[in-house]
Amino acid sequence: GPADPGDPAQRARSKPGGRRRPDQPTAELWTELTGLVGCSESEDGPVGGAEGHATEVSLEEALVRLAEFLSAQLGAEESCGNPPDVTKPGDVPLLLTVTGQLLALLAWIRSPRGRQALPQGTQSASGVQPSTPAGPPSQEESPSLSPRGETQGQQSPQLEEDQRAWQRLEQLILGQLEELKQQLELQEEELGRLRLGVGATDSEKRVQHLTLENEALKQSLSLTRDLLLHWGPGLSTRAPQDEAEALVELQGRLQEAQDTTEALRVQLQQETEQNCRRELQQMHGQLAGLRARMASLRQGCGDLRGLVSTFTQSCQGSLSEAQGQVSWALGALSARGAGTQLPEEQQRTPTGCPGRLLELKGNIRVLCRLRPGTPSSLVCSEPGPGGSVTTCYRGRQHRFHLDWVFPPDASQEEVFRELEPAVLSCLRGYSVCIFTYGQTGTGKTYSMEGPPEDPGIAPRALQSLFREMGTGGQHRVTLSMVEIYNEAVRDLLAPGPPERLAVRQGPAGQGGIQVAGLTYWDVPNLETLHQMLSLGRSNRATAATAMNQHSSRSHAMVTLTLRAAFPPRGPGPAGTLHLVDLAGSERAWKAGAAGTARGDSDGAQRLREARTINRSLLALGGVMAALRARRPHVPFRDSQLTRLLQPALGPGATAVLLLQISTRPEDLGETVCSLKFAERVGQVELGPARRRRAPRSGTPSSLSTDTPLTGTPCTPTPPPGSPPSPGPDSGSSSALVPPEDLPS
Ligand SMILES: Nc1ncnc2c1ncn2[C@@H]1O[C@H](COP(=O)(O)OP(=O)(O)OP(=O)(O)O)[C@@H](O)[C@H]1O
Repeated sequence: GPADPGDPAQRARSKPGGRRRPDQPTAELWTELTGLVGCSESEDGPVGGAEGHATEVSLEEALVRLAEFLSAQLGAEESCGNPPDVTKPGDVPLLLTVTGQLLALLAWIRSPRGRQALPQGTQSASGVQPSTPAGPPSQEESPSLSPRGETQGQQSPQLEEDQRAWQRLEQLILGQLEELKQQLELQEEELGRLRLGVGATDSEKRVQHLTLENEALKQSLSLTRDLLLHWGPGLSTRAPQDEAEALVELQGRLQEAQDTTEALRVQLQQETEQNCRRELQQMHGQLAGLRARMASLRQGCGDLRGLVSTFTQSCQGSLSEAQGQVSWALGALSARGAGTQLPEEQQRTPTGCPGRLLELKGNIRVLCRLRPGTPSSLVCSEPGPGGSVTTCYRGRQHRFHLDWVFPPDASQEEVFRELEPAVLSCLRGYSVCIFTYGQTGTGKTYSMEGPPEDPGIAPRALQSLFREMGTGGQHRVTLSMVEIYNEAVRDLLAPGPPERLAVRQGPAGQGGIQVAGLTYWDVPNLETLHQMLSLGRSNRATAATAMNQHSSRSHAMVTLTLRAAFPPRGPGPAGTLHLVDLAGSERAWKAGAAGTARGDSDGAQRLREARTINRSLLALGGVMAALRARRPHVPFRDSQLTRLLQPALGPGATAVLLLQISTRPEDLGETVCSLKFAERVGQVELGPARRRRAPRSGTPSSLSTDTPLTGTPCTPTPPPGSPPSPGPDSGSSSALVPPEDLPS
């Protein structure tokens, strides 16, 4: 602070009655000052009673305290590292100027003139007179105060002079107040600039600093205002009310500035938080995207691995097959050259005659059978090979071309005759899949199973196979049977009630699908085979629907594995025959609408079944579309049906789709849907058909790579005529296609 040796404030501090301690904090001084103002406003003299508030304070003492407070403020400012350069007039701080003027006023009050001018009561309530003044006021404008209430006529020249001095002082203080206002405005501007500035931390510091400055200015202004309000009215000839209003307005502005500062601080904090939150959200989004990408890459990697494995196996199979054919051709040529006759078994090509067609064609064949019923002009057919079905639906005609069309009056035998070559190719190591597809009630089960008096494809196929194999026991036949009901795979040949089985992807590199716990049986003869099939059929879930009293509510899959037991040159290749009776592809609303309308639980169950069936058939359509478009990824995993059909639809397999359609006008929509599906399937190519590889001797029990439905040991063959019973290994792990080196 201003360390003037003649400083009246300093003298006041050293005064015995002075209350100022050297270490007294500014806050306490402020409290004291506020108290003094309150006391001074009591015009009735001392207020008896309460300590510290009862004493009437003189103007002199009030000024001393004010000077002390302002000095302390100045000291605080200097200690903040902003010492004022008092040599430059423009740099002298306002607070210093105000303090100086107050000290001058104090000095004047203590002068004889001042004591004479002021009434006794305002100088010192305690009666202690101030010490000898240091001298006359150093500044010209030191006022001569008139006592309040003194008449104009008593000391007229002196009074006029005093009033002029007061006016000057008042002008000065008002000017300083104006400067304070300007400073506040400057601060507001700086706050505005800060709002746009960068660097939240620096801005926050600056805001804090300005808040402190504002607080000090507010205190200073409030004090000056109080003094003016208290002492001014009697001394000033100008309207004091205006000044008070100006001060109040100033205080209001200060308050506004404070509010702005606070709002700025809050805004800064909110902006920072929002930015952080936004960045966090962005990072979360990026992380989720990366995770999804990782998952898809992982899946793609798995698919690629499967494709590579399948491709390698396919190449190896084709190579070995080509080798066999070349060596056969060379042998035939050399024999012809030498004029000798080849042994009978070597006269046939290694692949056999019926298989040749399949091998060369190598894609899915689509046959269509029309259900008997009232003929309709809306569905016409051109039966026979390369036949077609023409529909007239919603005023538009559409012709569907198929590999073979069976008219409504076609017999079971006629149908099977077209399928027999494919069935028999299993004996030469081919993988063949025959599945029936169509709307419910169109005769899928009829075609696949048929009534006992007129058997369908399955019984005829088995009969044909056993007839071809003869009775010499040269082939080992293994059977498994599953159904997919509401997306659950169930073992239809398990000794107990049908169990739910888990379908898994095979180990990496091996490809294929594994069905853990599946039961399979060695079948020695046709009679046992029929027994087992009827057992499986009875286990299959059937229920009455509005459309078909004996509708199958599940997909059924019979798998027969045929392996030459004692071929002339080591173990022969294993062929596989899959016979799949798909559940009806009726529209869900048709099948379950009646039950749902009734609101009974049975109807709801039918509706759920219909939905599951439709979903799995949709997945089958997706697989076919992917195969047709030769997409690298085929969505076999979309349903249990497509998972189990994966080996039957893989490269090297032969598939025959028997489409069942109705000619009834009310079924026309479904008929068109089914025909469209069949048309698309007909364009699918699975790759050239080939025989399965014979197992290498000495290798452990392994699964055929062509039919990767895997499992473990076969159950013992049940004696003919007795119901099949599970073997010791049943239930642990078995397969649709059993291992190749099992003991018979
Ligand atoms: N070609 C046909 N000759 C004689 N009867 C037939 C023929 N096709 C179907 N039927 C009869 O139609 C009815 C329904 O046939 P089937 O049960 O085979 O239909 P589905 O398509 O298997 O039905 P779902 O999908 O509900 O199982 C049966 O009574 C069956 O005997």
